[in-house]
Amino acid sequence: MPPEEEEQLGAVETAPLQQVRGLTRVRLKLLVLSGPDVGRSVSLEPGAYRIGSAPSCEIALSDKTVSRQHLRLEVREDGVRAVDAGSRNGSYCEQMRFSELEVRVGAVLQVGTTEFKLVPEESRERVVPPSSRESFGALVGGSRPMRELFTLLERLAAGDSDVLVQGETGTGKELCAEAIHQQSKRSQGPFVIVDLAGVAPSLIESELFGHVKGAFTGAQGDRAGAFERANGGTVFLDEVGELPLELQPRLLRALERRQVKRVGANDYRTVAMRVVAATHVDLEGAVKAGKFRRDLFHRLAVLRVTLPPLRERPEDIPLLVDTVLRRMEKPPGALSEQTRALLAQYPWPGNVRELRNVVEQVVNLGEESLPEMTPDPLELSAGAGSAGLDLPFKEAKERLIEGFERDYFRSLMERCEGNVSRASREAGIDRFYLRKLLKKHGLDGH
Ligand SMILES: Nc1ncnc2c1ncn2[C@@H]1O[C@H](COP(=O)(O)OP(=O)(O)OP(=O)(O)O)[C@@H](O)[C@H]1O
Repeated sequence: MPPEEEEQLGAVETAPLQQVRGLTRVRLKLLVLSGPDVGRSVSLEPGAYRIGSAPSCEIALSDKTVSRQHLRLEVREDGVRAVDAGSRNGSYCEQMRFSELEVRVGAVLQVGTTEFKLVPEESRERVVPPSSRESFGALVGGSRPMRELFTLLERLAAGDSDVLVQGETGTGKELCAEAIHQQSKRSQGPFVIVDLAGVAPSLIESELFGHVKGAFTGAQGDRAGAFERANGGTVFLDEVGELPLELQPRLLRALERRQVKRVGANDYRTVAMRVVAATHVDLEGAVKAGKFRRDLFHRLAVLRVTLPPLRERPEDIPLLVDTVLRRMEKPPGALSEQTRALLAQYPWPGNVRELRNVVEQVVNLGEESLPEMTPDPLELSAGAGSAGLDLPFKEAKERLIEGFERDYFRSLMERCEGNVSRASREAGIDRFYLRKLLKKHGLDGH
């Protein structure tokens, strides 16, 4: 795929930020992620920039919820400082209000309803408009990262390029591959799954490429491999990082030339299939460790999408719980509010699969079967402060604050009987911000 197309799809990851954290003479740009100016990008030479709705500001925004002089950015060669300029409704970084802040590259700042990010000037990162849909095939999610992902998936399903799907275990990589297939022009063709972690290494070659009779002991007849069986459709290579090094050139050839040779055969056969590969390991790391070929990685990673872990989008939990219940043909009332609240605050290391399993278990066996869900260590609310003392200071502090926020807003919303306007008055915080925090903690009642 030509690089321009890659960029349009927006599915390409940018260089790891750590490389630029030092910020030595890295030119930055400001990228507007949401609000009326979404998509706008401004280069930041060293100097001072006023951000606000007044036309005289160096970075004037059309957002009416932004104060005339809202925020000042001081851009130096070696860093950026953001100073709130006495705005009406505050400046936020990752949902924390600040008055002065040394900004980390990649951090998202918010003024009014406008969010923006500082990225290296040469970054190819694009703003992906969130899809208006809350699902893509069987994948559901209403959070911003999921709706951005749906936009990418809608675009790339329509094309025919191979795709690499990354994500922790249980984040829905297989569902994603299946949905890409179903929404592509190959949907009438076969969808063939090969789980490379589940096949004995000695059998992987024959599983992928097939074999002829007598090619090895036990090869009693000719057999087509997964690529041939997927002809006209899509092949899903799960855990592609498990592919033995010696077979990697053969996969590369299959991807580049669409040709496969059965084990024991002399001739290549041409196949017309799309490959969607998935991995839960960091393939770039595997390349560095010499376990995965660089050329194969680059070929696979032309288009990649990353499924975010559930702990980064807890606002999706209520919707996912309802989806699991619906798929089980159970009404939403099959779970008590108390159980739902517990589910909403757990960090789900096994992601959506674990959530689904727990919901199924509770529905089938009753709420007393709910496993002990040792909450997020963050749950150490203010009073229980001794846990977390062994963590690095920043992390311990963040955890404590998260736990406190959750307790605070839960009790606030109970007191205000779910009325956001009242809660916002009582807490003395902006409604927009309150809604965001309620969503973050799964307390928004959806
Ligand atoms: N966004 C989602 N919406 C609805 N269900 C989901 C979603 N993500 C995952 N699931 C559920 O979680 C289960 C696991 O998903 P899937 O098998 O696609 O994950 P995976 O990332 O491929 O996991 P692994 O890496 O362990 O193979 C699926 O059966 C599905 O029910």
